[in-house]
Amino acid sequence: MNIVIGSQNPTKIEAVRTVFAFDHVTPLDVPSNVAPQPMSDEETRQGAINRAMQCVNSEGAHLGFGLEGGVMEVEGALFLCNWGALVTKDEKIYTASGARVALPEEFTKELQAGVELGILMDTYVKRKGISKKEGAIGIFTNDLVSRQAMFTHVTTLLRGQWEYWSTR
Ligand SMILES: O=P(O)(O)OP(=O)(O)OP(=O)(O)OC[C@H]1O[C@@H](n2cnc3c(O)ncnc32)[C@H](O)[C@@H]1O
Repeated sequence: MNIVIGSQNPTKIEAVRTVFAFDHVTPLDVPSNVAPQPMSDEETRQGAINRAMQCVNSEGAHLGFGLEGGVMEVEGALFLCNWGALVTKDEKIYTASGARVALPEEFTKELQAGVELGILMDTYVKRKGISKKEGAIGIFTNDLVSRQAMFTHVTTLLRGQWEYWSTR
């Protein structure tokens, strides 16, 4: 089976490769067609769907995947959120979200002004490319849950739903 994942981010590609270890997984750089920094569950989920839809419509694809990072608000506090989408050739859409953790209060103003979380994280830990490594979730869980592990869980949730509903 040919699976296309709409990202060049290694944490996302490796998550899909882990869950579909016996399939052919190809990365494809596609736009999310939402804001660079999604600010709600709805927008983040839509970004994942947009990416997966473009992937499944690429040549030779059997399944398309989109994994999207964003932030969302609960009672005034901003949380990291992540959504995934699996889209089939006949355009059935499955979605699932990942674990969420609170972001530091000091991020709120800049995120609301449109600064991307990736930039804030790199400044916060004084290191480049956090979003391609352990991610914000890795930093704020003291390295107990990495971004790749979180996306692996999301991809597992997608695979499980697709397997369940496609046999019914
Ligand atoms: O290459 P793509 O697939 O676009 O991956 P990305 O990590 O750059 O982009 P996302 O769409 O997943 O996330 C939107 C923004 O939020 C940032 N972001 C999301 N989750 C993050 C995390 O866990 N750690 C650091 N930055 C994160 C990310 O760097 C982007 O600036």
